[in-house]
Amino acid sequence: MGSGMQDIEIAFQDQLQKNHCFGCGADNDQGLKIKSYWADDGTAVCRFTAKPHHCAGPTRYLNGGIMATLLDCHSICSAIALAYRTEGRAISEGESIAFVTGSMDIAYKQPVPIDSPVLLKAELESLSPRKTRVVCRLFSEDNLCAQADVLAVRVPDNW
Ligand SMILES: CCCCCCCC/C=C\CCCCCCCC(=O)SCCNC(=O)CCNC(=O)[C@H](O)C(C)(C)COP(=O)(O)OP(=O)(O)OC[C@H]1O[C@@H](n2cnc3c(N)ncnc32)[C@H](O)[C@@H]1OP(=O)(O)O
Repeated sequence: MGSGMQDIEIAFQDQLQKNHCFGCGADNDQGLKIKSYWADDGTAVCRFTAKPHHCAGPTRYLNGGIMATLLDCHSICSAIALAYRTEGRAISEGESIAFVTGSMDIAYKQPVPIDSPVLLKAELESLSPRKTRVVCRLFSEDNLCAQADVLAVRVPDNW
């Protein structure tokens, strides 16, 4: 990516309003504050660096619940971003679009070293106006460590 001003992208979460979610809310000061972006290949990506207190039993590994939150929140925010894009709108332009997690299956394949950044990569498939399937992979240093299959369900914005 170039370095000109026009190339600076704003994260999905920084375009969503009044989101207090622990994982993805820009409005939660104690949250993880993940940041998600479109990649050139049509997937959505998020990079996250854990804090020491996000550890599992052994302090060298990332906690599985934190991993689930990362997979969940990146997937749902990406489903919201896709819905705006499909409707030809910028995120938060016009009536607000909200999705929540209907279901999520996770395979934990390898432990995640806590002191390396992780990369999340989401592939999206719109199944119907209300349902989006997301396959989200979590990598640490190019190793696939976890994979989630998420059903994102559209809800009214007063959910
Ligand atoms: C967030 C919105 C608030 C607005 C805020 C403003 C802006 C903020 C911006 C951005 C927010 C980003 C926030 C990210 C959050 C991160 C992710 C979370 O942690 S979310 C919390 C955990 N999830 C729940 O607590 C869901 C609890 N469940 C429910 O509320 C309902 O069960 C819900 C909405 C999922 C579905 O209920 P129904 O009654 O509305 O709709 P039915 O007709 O049952 O389902 C619709 C379709 O989805 C399928 N479906 C629903 N649940 C399913 C499931 N578990 N498995 C498979 N299919 C399911 C159904 O079969 C149906 O499919 P067919 O249309 O018939 O083809």
